[in-house]
Amino acid sequence: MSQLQDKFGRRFHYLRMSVTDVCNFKCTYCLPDGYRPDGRSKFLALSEIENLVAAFSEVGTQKIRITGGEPTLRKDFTDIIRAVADNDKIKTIATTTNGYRLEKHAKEWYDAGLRRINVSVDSLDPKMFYQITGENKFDEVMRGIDAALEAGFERVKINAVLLKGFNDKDLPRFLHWIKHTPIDLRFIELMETGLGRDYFQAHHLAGADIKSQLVEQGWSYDQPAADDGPAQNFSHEDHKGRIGLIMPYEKNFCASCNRLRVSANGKLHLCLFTENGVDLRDLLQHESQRAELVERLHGQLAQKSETHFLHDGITGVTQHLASIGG
Ligand SMILES: Nc1nc2c(ncn2[C@@H]2O[C@H](COP(=O)(O)OP(=O)(O)OP(=O)(O)O)[C@@H](O)[C@H]2O)c(=O)[nH]1
Ligand SMILES: C[S@@+](CC[C@H](N)C(=O)[O-])C[C@H]1O[C@@H](n2cnc3c(N)ncnc32)[C@H](O)[C@@H]1O
Ligand code: SF4
Ligand code: SF4
Repeated sequence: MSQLQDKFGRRFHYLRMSVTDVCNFKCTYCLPDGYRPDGRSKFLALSEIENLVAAFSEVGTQKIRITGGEPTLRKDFTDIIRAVADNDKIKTIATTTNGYRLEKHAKEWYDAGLRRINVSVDSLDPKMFYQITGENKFDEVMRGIDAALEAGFERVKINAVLLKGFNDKDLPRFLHWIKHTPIDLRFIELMETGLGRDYFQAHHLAGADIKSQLVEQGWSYDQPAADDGPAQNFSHEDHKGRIGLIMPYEKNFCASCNRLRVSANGKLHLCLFTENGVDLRDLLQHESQRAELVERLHGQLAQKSETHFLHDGITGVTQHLASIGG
């Protein structure tokens, strides 16, 4: 079967697969009151994940990012990595994590086949880290990042959501860190979710401000590789690390969209901000359903919109990004 493509000519070879909604952190921009179980959710089982990965690999998916909630809270997280790694059409296996289990498990996950890891660190000031995440785990997370660098991951990226009134004074500290540390540090603009307009308006900070500061300080823009995500990347000869800016409110942000999402309960989301997920779970029960599943994926792609509607305040079904994996 051919590669998944939409009517705007975009190809989708990257799947963000959420494996749980549960999280142990309480990031103010995501789950300020912590995770609230709804009593109904049953997250995809390993066999369903295997069937999902097999179908996506038949329609051109080469990269899978395991996400959540906090994906590493799944007791079978290492088995999930192994199941994805067993499919040899998948060239890159990545995860995005809050990093709290990284120190103990980095090597085990690497050995299971994980090759790229993105860790969320919203501030390098332990007190501010606590204020933003609701967890006093800064030192643990930083030790986890060291363990990931030692374990030999191809890429270690750090995500920090830009938050006016919280981490907006942290740029010099972050720059100092990546002078000698070979990581990709990405600043993500806060996106409005079901948390509401007030929080967004109080804390949204445009990445463009950081971009001009970087350019003034001699950072240069790196041309993106064909399969790069939406971050604009910058490098500097005096720094081992790079900086990426994810600015979803910028014009043309969605032109390079190359990713699809499946939620932890098996719903396909054509965009981070779609109104509805499309259930795939009925077709994840047996290998023999693969052709039908592939057909459903192709049928859905025809309906993907050109861009999100965040500028109009339309945030879709996504109450918070933990419910779909960011
Ligand atoms: N609006 C929008 N935001 C995105 C998209 N992809 C990533 N982001 C934002 O960037 C955050 C970090 O993404 P990561 O999970 O680190 O993955 P990534 O940016 O795809 O990383 P790479 O695969 O390393 O390029 C997500 O949680 C979102 O907040 C996208 O397609 N649309
Ligand atoms: C939803 S989390 C899931 C993975 C993991 N728990 C973590 O925090 O890395 C994925 C990413 O989404 C980002 N994120 C969550 N809510 C966001 C929002 N409203 N705007 C921008 N990024 C957000 C987080 O900072 C994190 O880097
Ligand atoms: S951003 Fe990640 S770590 Fe923070 S509350 Fe959301 S899911 Fe949890
Ligand atoms: S907002 Fe939607 S369309 Fe735009 S890049 Fe993200 S997932 Fe793709």
